[in-house]
Amino acid sequence: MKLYTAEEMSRADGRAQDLGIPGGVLMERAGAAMAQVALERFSPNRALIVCGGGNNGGDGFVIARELHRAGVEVAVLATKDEYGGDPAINLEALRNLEVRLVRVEEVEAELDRADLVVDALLGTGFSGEVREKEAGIIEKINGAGVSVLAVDVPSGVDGGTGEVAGAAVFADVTVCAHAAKVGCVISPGAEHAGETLVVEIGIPPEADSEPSLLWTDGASLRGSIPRTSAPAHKYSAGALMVVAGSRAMTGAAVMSVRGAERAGCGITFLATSAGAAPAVDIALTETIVYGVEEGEFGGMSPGAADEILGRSERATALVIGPGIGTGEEGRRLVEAILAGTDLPVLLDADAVTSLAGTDALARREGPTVITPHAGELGRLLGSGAKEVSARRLHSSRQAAHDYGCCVLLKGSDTIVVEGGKTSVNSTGSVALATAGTGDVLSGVIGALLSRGMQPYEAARAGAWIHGRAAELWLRETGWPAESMVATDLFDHVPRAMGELL
Ligand SMILES: NC(=O)C1=CN([C@@H]2O[C@H](COP(=O)(O)OP(=O)(O)OC[C@H]3O[C@@H](n4cnc5c(N)ncnc54)[C@H](O)[C@@H]3O)[C@@H](O)[C@H]2O)[C@@H](O)CC1
Ligand SMILES: Nc1ncnc2c1ncn2[C@@H]1O[C@H](COP(=O)(O)OP(=O)(O)O)[C@@H](O)[C@H]1O
Ligand SMILES: [K+]
Repeated sequence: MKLYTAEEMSRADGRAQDLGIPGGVLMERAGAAMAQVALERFSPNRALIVCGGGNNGGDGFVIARELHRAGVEVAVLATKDEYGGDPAINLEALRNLEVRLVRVEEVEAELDRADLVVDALLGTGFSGEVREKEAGIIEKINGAGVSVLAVDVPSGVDGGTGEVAGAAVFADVTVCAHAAKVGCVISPGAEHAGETLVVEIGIPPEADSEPSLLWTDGASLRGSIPRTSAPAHKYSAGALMVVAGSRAMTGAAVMSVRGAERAGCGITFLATSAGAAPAVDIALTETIVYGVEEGEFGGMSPGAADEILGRSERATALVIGPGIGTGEEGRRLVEAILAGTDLPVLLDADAVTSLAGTDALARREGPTVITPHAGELGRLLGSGAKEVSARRLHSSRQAAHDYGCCVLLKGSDTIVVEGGKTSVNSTGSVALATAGTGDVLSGVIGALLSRGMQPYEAARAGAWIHGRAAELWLRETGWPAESMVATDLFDHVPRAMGELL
């Protein structure tokens, strides 16, 4: 799947027209293909088509004509008094066909009778906050409990970022023209889009440009996972030092290490607090476990940094953070380790939180990946979880820029940014919304780093494998997504990774 921002879509549209393909033809093909989806998915008897003033509304007029042709009883709301260009031509056809045109005041009554709403109010020409009139219509659509098919992007969602500043339509299906719009795959826009489909509208490849956001699917990763080839020994196959766990959080350490083992590490070391070590040692048969100097609250003391660095002598990468705690001691420990190694480092969870307000990340020169969720990134940036959740693309890019590292922002979608590169992961499931799955992810990416992958590629591949493992678990067990526990991922990580070899 190709991902386009609003600007990229408008560029392709302009180039197609420069190549001699009339805009009206593109609109016709978009509307016809979308009407086909509406018929196949919803088999509507009565449809309300809500059309705004731009080309998105023009698509809506074509959809209305096609549904009318197919025998659906159609009502059309056209929000603008005067239309021009292709939308005007398509509206005129509806008038000639005596398709029923309704006024805003009639929308509620029409929604009561309709079994499908086509949302063609605002498309990629929209950004910011919807005006009062449109917001009123959107709220009525959302309150009606009728199936909704959105045209190109749900109205009120910023097609280029997924941001939602005010009212926005909740669709069951969003049908995008030519390329999926970025706003349909990044939260909160993704939750508004429902299922996202793409239809071809006649834009030739000559009109396309390189997208600024990469959709991380299996094809984009195939062959990129390093293999262990002869002659090999355990240290040449990836040696990972995981710095994780405390008395209260032994599981985080176990899950990170087990994720790393299944993602192909030749050998794993774990540094954890002396009090936590006996428990994790039992769970980690293959791992060399070092119980290091304990500090307050059963976590590792900053004084343990030298020992951990010494023990990392043969490591090829480090994962730092799962379950280490967020206190002052944790911060000093993380800073000391970071200052003492140029190996590739992944910082997760408490390690990210603890670096808020420090310059440790910005100063660091070695390859670095951070894997925060919105709360952790909010603390790091000082902006808060709410701001990060509302502006996921912006926030992850800002962090990658400010700290000069690779940023993987976790959530219902996963964004990976480094330098000018941005990608959105294609795999995953709500099943992953359970404690510990993030720890497994840190281990999987850590393993890929230890085996020589570069940070951006390791983060993309790790996120894909992790999400795919959840999909495979769901398929294999047939169990409810809610029943997944993080340790279920272990057996599926290898199979997911196998799909990329
Ligand atoms: N190749 C393409 O790009 C094609 C695009 N098509 C459609 O064209 C759309 C893009 O067309 P446009 O550029 O006309 O964009 P829109 O259809 O999104 O037009 C913007 C409309 O939103 C209104 N608006 C803007 N800000 C607003 C606000 N804050 N509150 C309320 N209303 C606001 C504007 O007055 C205008 O009527 C796409 O989403 C797609 O549906 C199709 O026609 C097929 C071809
Ligand atoms: N609704 C969801 N859909 C898909 N993936 C999700 C969803 N919720 C969470 N995830 C994924 O699950 C993992 C949770 O990690 P994290 O928040 O660090 O939890 P923990 O610290 O308990 O391990 C991340 O990889 C995240 O992207
Ligand atoms: K729309």
